[in-house]
Amino acid sequence: MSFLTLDHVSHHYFSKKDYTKALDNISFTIKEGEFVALLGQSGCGKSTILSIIAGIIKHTAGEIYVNEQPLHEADLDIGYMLQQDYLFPWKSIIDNVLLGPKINHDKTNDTKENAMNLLKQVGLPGISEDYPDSLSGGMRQRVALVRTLITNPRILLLDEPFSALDYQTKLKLEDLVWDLLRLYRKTSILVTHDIGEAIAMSDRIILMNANPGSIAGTFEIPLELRDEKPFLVRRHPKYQILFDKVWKALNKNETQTLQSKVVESPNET
Ligand SMILES: Nc1ncnc2c1ncn2[C@@H]1O[C@H](COP(=O)(O)OP(=O)(O)OP(=O)(O)O)[C@@H](O)[C@H]1O
Repeated sequence: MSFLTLDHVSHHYFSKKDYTKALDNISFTIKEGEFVALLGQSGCGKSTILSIIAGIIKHTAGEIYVNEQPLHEADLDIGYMLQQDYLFPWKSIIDNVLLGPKINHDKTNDTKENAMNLLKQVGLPGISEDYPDSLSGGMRQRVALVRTLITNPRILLLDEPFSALDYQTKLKLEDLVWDLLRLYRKTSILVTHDIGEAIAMSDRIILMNANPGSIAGTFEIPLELRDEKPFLVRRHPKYQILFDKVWKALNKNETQTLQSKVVESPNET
């Protein structure tokens, strides 16, 4: 059964003079516990989809359902992890992590214990009283992951969470995040430009076209790849085959987008 459904969702951004059609007729479903990657070129509307699901912006057409209930009635707990960690520099690590539960008025005694356990699970024991400035980028993103998981969200929205990190740290964090999300069986949507990351981490890739953002196709990740950690997936023979297929599809879409732009704007020089 589907957990999250986007049903013919479109979105326009309006300004005083103009508007941008960011999403056109987006429909897809996600099952509970599934890990889906949204992949596409810059500006195809990936982040707009996450902002709509998170309720940060209201889509201009279509419907979103959670367990067949409209999103606005569903009271869905959402975890959001971004490229930047947005840790407060004046708060200790533990206070940063416990901010969400505090805002939710969660006064249960085991919340701090959970936070300490999660910090241990992400390889950061003993830093709870430190401040964000003393941590590396990878350590800060691990704290951000703990801060996202501590509120036990039903769905995790990951908007390019590794793109600001160096390559080695990114690969290590991909494995760590994949492990934790599997352990806690979290439904997750990862936004990325990185074909390798999408194949290595997700169960399914939704490929997007730009101008306006629309769905170009879907790639199911073979079971043998889904059961491997992301780092090992990259060494699997099927990885390269799938990479080539997605690469071809992406380039085909980009060519089509460019062609349609030329057709739509005959007077442009
Ligand atoms: N606040 C806004 N006001 C006007 N237009 C916007 C706004 N946010 C995004 N857009 C436009 O909507 C389209 C989709 O943007 P969006 O950021 O969702 O794409 P994206 O695929 O996430 O891009 P990127 O990978 O570069 O982050 C783009 O044309 C963008 O310029």
